[in-house]
Amino acid sequence: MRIAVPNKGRLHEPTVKLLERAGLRIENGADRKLYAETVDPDVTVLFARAADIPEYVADGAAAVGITGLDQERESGTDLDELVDLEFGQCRLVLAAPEDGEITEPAQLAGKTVATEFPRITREYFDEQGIDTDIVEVTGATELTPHVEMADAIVDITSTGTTLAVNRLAIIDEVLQSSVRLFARPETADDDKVQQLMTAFESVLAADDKRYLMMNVASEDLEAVKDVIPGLGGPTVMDVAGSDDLAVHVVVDEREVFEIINDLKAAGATGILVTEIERLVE
Ligand SMILES: Nc1ncnc2c1ncn2[C@@H]1O[C@H](COP(=O)(O)OP(=O)(O)OP(=O)(O)O)[C@@H](O)[C@H]1O
Ligand SMILES: O=P(O)(O)OC[C@H]1O[C@H](OP(=O)(O)OP(=O)(O)O)[C@H](O)[C@@H]1O
Ligand SMILES: [Mg+2]
Repeated sequence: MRIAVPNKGRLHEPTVKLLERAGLRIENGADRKLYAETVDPDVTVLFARAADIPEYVADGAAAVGITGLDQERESGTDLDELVDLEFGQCRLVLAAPEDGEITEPAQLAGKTVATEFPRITREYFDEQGIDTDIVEVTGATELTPHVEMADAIVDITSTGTTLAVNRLAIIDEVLQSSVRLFARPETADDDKVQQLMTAFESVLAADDKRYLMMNVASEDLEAVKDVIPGLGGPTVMDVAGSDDLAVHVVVDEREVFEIINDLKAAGATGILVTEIERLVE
């Protein structure tokens, strides 16, 4: 199976890291290489531009692809979205100069909007029956309203810094995006694709969980169990050469702070908190 992965840009690193955590470490991957093997002999990686990945998948050059929802929508391919990989979160927004008169989409009838996403922008205005000229640019979109190239833009924002620096205000949200795993509808049910989905889901499930290990005297066990809201209850084991018990449990990351205090009060000692690589439920 071939997986299409962003070759550069902000999505490259987190995608490679995710593959690694999912058990698919890339081998023999050098800078500017287009193909790489993974530790699984059945899985190879094809490096492509984030914007081209939907097309690689639609064409069958890759069985699955990892890229932003914005790119899949813009490509016009109709791929199946298998897993939201929960990074690369951003919004495509319609924005216009802060101090200008444009404050709602309808005012853009007969005006010009610049964007790197002409298809999404066209659909957005068509749906609302607003007749707008769309100018395609390939970067620095935020500049165009200040050089009379456009009256507004449709562009990506996450922190909002770029819009603020360029004195642009959001008028409307066009799309919420994040990175997803995409496949052609015909291959979405293949065994290998399903295995990949399970692997990614197990990584995501582990992200907000922590593994707690502690020692507990047997007379304190019930009190300790009372404060543990864990996944499927704690695992309790004998500790060799001691009367203590070892208690292991998986808990939500946001509960860790409070639970540790409660566990100490209940008599737990030697409490260890570790991250979890993957969690297959
Ligand atoms: N500021 C941002 N915050 C979060 N995600 C973003 C942001 N900018 C872009 N993205 C996501 O990353 C994807 C790719 O953006 P990136 O800037 O890495 O690629 P690019 O600009 O197309 O790269 P290049 O032109 O170098 O090939 C976008 O389609 C979007 O899904
Ligand atoms: O809301 P913010 O956090 O400021 O992010 C928004 C900016 O991020 C992206 O650009 P990027 O940094 O990827 O540069 P690029 O134009 O070279 O792709 C996007 O095109 C915006 O310009
Ligand atoms: Mg970019």
